[in-house]
Amino acid sequence: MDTWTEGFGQEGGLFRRLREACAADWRAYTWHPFVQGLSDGTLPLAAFRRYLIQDYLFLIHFARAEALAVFKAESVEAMREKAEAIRAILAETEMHLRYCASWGLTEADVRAAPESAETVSYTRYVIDRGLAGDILDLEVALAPCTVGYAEVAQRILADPRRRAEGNPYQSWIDTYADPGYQAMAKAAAARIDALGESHGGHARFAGLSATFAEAARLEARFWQQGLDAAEGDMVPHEKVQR
Ligand SMILES: Cc1ncc(C[n+]2csc(CCO)c2C)c(N)n1
Repeated sequence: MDTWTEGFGQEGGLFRRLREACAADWRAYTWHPFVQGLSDGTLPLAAFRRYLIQDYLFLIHFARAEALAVFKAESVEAMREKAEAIRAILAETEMHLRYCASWGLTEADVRAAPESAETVSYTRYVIDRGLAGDILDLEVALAPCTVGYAEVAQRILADPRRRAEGNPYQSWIDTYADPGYQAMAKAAAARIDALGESHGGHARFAGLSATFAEAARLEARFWQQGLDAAEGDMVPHEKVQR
């Protein structure tokens, strides 16, 4: 087990079991070369632009998935938490629009961008898990997104190669390193643990684990689409896995 497991979920709880069952996929997602490029500031701007425009479109559909979780919630308290997640997602899009404005792109321009295959496959996969299953299936499909980005921010802050001064991606990093965001991710992992107990999570582990791992792989492909858009812009040493 690596140290990044410790911040989210309880030992022996469903969240940590899910994460540990797909440890290689999880690491490939949370320490993807794209993330390393954000950390040391070497990520080509073309990669970030491609990613961020698609991420705006991703968030709109992800808000629909959270709205499905409001519908599937089994208590008023859970509904409130999910409604808050929708509010947080819509707030997150404001960061995206600030970056886009700095590149001369309006909100209308971003909305008019066609969704990539990576964006469609990830968002519709999460929505489908929620439509086909219960609240636990849906929360397990949502969790790699929420918890993963909190871990990504922690990994960046601990990275010895991090460019702390003048990093063009600092406001992106700050968004996910924010204590409010970190607390939301902890709550998401705790929710998985609690639903695991109340909804037979350990007996359903094989299916839930397949969903969680698939979402983690779709996250890695989501970063990769940014790098693919910047092929040729990267100098060879930046392509080396470290
Ligand atoms: C591809 C992709 N994955 C995760 C996030 C992060 N994120 C998306 S919604 C949300 C709020 C809580 O559910 C958070 C943290 C992202 N922006 N893009």
